[in-house]
Amino acid sequence: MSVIVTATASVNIAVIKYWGKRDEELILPLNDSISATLDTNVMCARTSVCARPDIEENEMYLNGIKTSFDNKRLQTCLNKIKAIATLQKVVDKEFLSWNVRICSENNFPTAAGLASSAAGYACLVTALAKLYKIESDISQLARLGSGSACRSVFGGFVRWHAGGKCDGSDSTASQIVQSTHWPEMRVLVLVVADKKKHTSSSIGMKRSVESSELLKYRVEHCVPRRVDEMINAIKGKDFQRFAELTMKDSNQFHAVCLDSYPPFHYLTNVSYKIIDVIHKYNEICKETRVAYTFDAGPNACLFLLEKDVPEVLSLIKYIFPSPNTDYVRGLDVPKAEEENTFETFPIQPMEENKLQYLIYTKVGDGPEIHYDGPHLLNELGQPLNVSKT
Ligand SMILES: Nc1ncnc2c1ncn2[C@@H]1O[C@H](COP(=O)(O)OP(=O)(O)OP(=O)(O)O)[C@@H](O)[C@H]1O
Ligand SMILES: C[C@@](O)(CCOP(=O)(O)OP(=O)(O)O)CC(=O)O
Repeated sequence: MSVIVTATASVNIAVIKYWGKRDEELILPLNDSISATLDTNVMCARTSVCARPDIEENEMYLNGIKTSFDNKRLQTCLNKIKAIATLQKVVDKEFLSWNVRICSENNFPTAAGLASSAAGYACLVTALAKLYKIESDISQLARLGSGSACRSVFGGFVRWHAGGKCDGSDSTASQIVQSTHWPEMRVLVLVVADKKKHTSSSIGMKRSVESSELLKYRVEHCVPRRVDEMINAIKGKDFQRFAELTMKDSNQFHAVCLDSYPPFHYLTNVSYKIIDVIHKYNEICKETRVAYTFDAGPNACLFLLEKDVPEVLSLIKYIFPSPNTDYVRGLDVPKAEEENTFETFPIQPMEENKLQYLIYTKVGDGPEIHYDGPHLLNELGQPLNVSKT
């Protein structure tokens, strides 16, 4: 019998973006960022870990497939946690000398601009910290796996403080408000493509740091002001302010990508259509009811209040028709009070299948340990659900 620790953690979506590192090794950002952690019941990584004397070398299984442990970020996280456990003397030396087996699954597309690395590393360090019984800032450990992962270790709205120290000890996340603070807030993830992106976030941000003047301006002049305003908007539940800042910050991040040299871009014609539709809809409503934001990929995340979900969903279905019966996934959609028609909406629909599917979700809580499973490793530490190919 071995101890199996299983955790779940969710993705987070930045409303003030992290883009650019001041230290590549320690993954230290140039600017503070703010995100919302999404509901673990809808999108999550689940990770089981164990350490045993009969494991010949460290093993990692991701989505049912054995993957190489020759991954610097994965090794850094494990080594750092073992080093802390050694210092804290909380587990015996023999246990620390054993290799680990890690088995993780995402219930949504991996490496497709949907923040799988954030959920994945937040989940991994939560499980490993529990296995090695360490008392430490989990957020700093998750940051070593992927910068944005440090925000997924808390629920609700979260701030990642860039910090200024060279060793990164003050580059850590903290919760702004709990998930229950703004219970009406909802998120629609519009999946345009769930394939691997062409320019990874790490490569893209390195190029921006080396070449974009706009990024320098953004870091010095825009982000500090926006962070303060965003915190006030969140605490005061001021949707208008929240939405405007969210859209402006997303647009500025994508402008930085174009300002980099050579330039790169993540938005497609479908992404731009989403932007146009949301602005037109807000204009017709005479108030800002929906905000979009895009990470390093073409998929959109829409923030909106629960009361507006039926109408906005009808609009999205009108503009992006789909024959798929599972087009809308996630939480149950509230019923519309009246049938919405958009025949007079000034933007024409696109042809079918431009959006693959939508995920309807909300702001949720941080990582959880699941003592009763379900685990992804059996009691002998063998992975379950592993594909033979
Ligand atoms: N559940 C997981 N456990 C451990 N590592 C994971 C997990 N899910 C993803 N990863 C790691 O993250 C990598 C994908 O990160 P990448 O930044 O390319 O995509 P993404 O996080 O989905 O998109 P983005 O960060 O742009 O939103 C995977 O190749 C893997 O190394
Ligand atoms: C556009 C972003 O999603 C960038 C995320 O970058 P990553 O955290 O994936 O990058 P690394 O630190 O190199 O792993 C914006 C954000 O989440 O703040």
